[in-house]
Amino acid sequence: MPLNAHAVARLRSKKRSSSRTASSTTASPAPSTSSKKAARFRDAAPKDLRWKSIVLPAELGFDDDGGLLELDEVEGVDVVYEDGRVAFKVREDEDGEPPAKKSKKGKGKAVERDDDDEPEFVPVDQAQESEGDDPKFAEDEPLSFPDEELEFPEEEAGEAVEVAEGEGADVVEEKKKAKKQKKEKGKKRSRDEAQENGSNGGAVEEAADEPPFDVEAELPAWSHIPLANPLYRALAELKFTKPTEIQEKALLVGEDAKAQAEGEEEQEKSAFDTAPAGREHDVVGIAQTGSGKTLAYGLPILSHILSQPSPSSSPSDSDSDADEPSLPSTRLAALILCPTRELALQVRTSLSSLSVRSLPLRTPSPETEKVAPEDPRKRKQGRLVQVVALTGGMSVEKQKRQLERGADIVVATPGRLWDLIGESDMLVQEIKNIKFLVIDEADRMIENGHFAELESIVRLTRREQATPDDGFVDDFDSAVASRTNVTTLPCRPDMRTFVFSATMSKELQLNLKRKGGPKKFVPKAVEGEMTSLDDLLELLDFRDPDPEIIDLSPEHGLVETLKECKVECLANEKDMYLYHFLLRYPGRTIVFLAAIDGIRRLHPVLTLLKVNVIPLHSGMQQRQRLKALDKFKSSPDAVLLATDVAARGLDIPSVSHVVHYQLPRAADTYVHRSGRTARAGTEGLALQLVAPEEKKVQRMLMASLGKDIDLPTLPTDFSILDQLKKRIDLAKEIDQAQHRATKQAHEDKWLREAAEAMEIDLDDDQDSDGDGPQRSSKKQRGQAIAHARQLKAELDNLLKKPLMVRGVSAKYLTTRSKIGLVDQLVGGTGHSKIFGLSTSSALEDLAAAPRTKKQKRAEKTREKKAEEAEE
Ligand SMILES: Nc1ncnc2c1ncn2[C@@H]1O[C@H](COP(=O)(O)OP(=O)(O)OP(=O)(O)O)[C@@H](O)[C@H]1O
Repeated sequence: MPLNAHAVARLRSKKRSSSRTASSTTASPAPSTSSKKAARFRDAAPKDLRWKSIVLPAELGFDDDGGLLELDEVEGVDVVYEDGRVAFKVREDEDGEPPAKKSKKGKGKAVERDDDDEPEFVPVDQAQESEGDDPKFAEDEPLSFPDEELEFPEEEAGEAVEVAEGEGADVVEEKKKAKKQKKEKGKKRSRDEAQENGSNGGAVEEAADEPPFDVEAELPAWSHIPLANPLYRALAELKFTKPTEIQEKALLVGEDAKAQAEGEEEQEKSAFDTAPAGREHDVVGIAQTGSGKTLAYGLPILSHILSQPSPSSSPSDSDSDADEPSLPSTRLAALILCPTRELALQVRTSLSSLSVRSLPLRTPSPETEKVAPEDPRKRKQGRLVQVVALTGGMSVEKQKRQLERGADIVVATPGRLWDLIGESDMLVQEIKNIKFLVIDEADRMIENGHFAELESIVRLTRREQATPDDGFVDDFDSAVASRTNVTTLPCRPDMRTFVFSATMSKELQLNLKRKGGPKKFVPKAVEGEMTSLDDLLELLDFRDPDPEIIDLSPEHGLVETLKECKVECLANEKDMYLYHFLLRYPGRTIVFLAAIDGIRRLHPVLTLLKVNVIPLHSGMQQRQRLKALDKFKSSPDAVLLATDVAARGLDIPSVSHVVHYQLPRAADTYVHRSGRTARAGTEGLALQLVAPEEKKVQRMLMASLGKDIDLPTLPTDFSILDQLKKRIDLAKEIDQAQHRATKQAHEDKWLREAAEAMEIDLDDDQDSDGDGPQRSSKKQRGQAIAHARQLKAELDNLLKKPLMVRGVSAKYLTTRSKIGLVDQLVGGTGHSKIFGLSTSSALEDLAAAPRTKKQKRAEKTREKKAEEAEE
């Protein structure tokens, strides 16, 4: 009879308790004398155990609509039946402390959890993970998405380093090192050394002592855009010499009217003086992917914050108008909502970096020489804007701490933010008092009713709720009944709302424009979740009677610098054509697949073929996901195999190609996926692999983008396909053989443990005619492993041989003079992996590819339009 997972858990538990029972004949208490040498156990209440959530695999039918809501697991705990009750015994370390908490001893602080201790994302299939389908990254590898608060490394920084221990962010690491060095050297010595090296000898260098940045002289293209002066410095440092179109338009919203109203009056400006960026207009911004939308909303926010007094010297509302309703004194200026964790962390990093770079550089010293420009230690002391990311998959405790320390900007995914709101009245107060609300990737935020929390969060920012006379009864208070005192506080009347995306239907924009004027929230006949962007725009309480709609979306939704092409092939040939493309055109590439399964199948095969391939999907732990992105960013020829979790917003530099291994069903997904390349004015290529059964989808996709279906075909060198197929078939065979061998080993281990627990003898031979359970014989297992090894050696041999296009011979280099092999070899223009091909790029080959008459006509029309647009 097959044993299910519960049975195994019971059996394992039984096995452990039996071993303990055996040893409990000694004097010590039963659980503390296990066979493990120094292990001790202590009693723990169930609520104190370190439960971890498990993501329920969708394929098991545990969806949002029913079935199990949550499943938690706990590790390192023995469950024993003792004195008539169930007791939980937690294993302790030699010094009596639970192992996972050992490293977190703080100075008189409560012991706190680490990010790694709280993996909210558990791989869907642990067995597959262990078989190498998903990436393995060193645990202590730092992430390029530091989630620490920014601080200067003076007195107060010490505590921050304590708190951040073990988090692995670059900034934190550097801070720790600096702190250690400081202690070792001693204050006096370090000052002397610094003086010797020409630094300021430890004196605090203040940003305020610096003259204002001369924007007219150094950044003329930005000078007409009113920003807090320090921000120009940051923009200059980033070499953003001019604003992008969406930035210019969004930042100048209402400026004409303002200039008129202000008349001729001149304003005196100090280093931190600023004019508010734009009149208090709400903005709906639609602009192509990679066009700089993050700063289009980020700059006004940072500018506003930098023009306010520092939070420490912030006056209470004592001098506010007595007639005004009293608002709580809060610091949070902006709330930015994003659909994915990676995007939220990226926005946080981008705004933090700008904040740090707005401070002038310190006099160079040996201590700061190797420090990154985004490190506050490199800068003179001044106002640092604190940007906190609140996303799932990261430590809640740490996020709470960061909020307590004070955040100027919160960048959040709705789920985690809503969880935290439920625990903190203070956070509700802060959100009610924000000056900016941003909905990034707005159309995605409301898709599929996934973001019910968004609706609730947005409601917190609405002004006074309508009375029953308006026919609207707000039941929101009852949803958060525990803090009625907070929900009845007024919201800020001058809040600005920014709604941004690269894709937003014209219809919706028209609706918005038509409606104009202040809107009332009219509940639907049937109360339910938001189903469209229309609903979101209805729900948003624009303070501006005429929100500014900036629509810069290109005609077909895609960036002009993107070149699209296709390869038509059978579904089972896609691996071969993909491999051909990756070999032929090295360069940072993202391959989008429709499902995690596809990635799990393709990843080991491409790895065996020695392609530098990195998977990214929602079945991976959050930390793995971030590390995968880091790894991808740092290798110029890496291939990211991703689901649509990477389709939106991710800004990875120099992605040369996007491959749609399977076409998406929705046009906006196609636009966003393709938009991971050709960013910020650079060129890029998007390739569709189209199987016959996908032609209908392709037609619909292209039609909804208003495009010609007849995309040019990327040329393929058919003569090497056979050689590629041989390699792929072999890689697949190896993968299957390895899979079988590992599976067998897993099953044997499982069977052995189950049998031990049941005290049953196992037959070691399949041929045995005994009644007991059987496991594969050692000989069989050995054979399976040897077979896999032999295939692997065969493949390695094949991979060592160069691929040859037809007619090329390694012996007779000049046989096909047409190919120009000798010239390629002599001139170094030959392809490194395919003999007989040059190193031309995919874009060059596409440009040279033959066109049908229809394609030529279409291209001419496009070029003409582009010229007209330029004029
Ligand atoms: N003024 C500028 N000059 C040059 N580069 C810029 C400028 N503003 C932003 N960038 C860079 O352009 C890239 C794309 O910016 P961003 O990620 O904000 O685009 P986006 O419009 O939000 O794209 P998506 O729609 O894909 O999310 C980033 O690398 C950013 O640093």
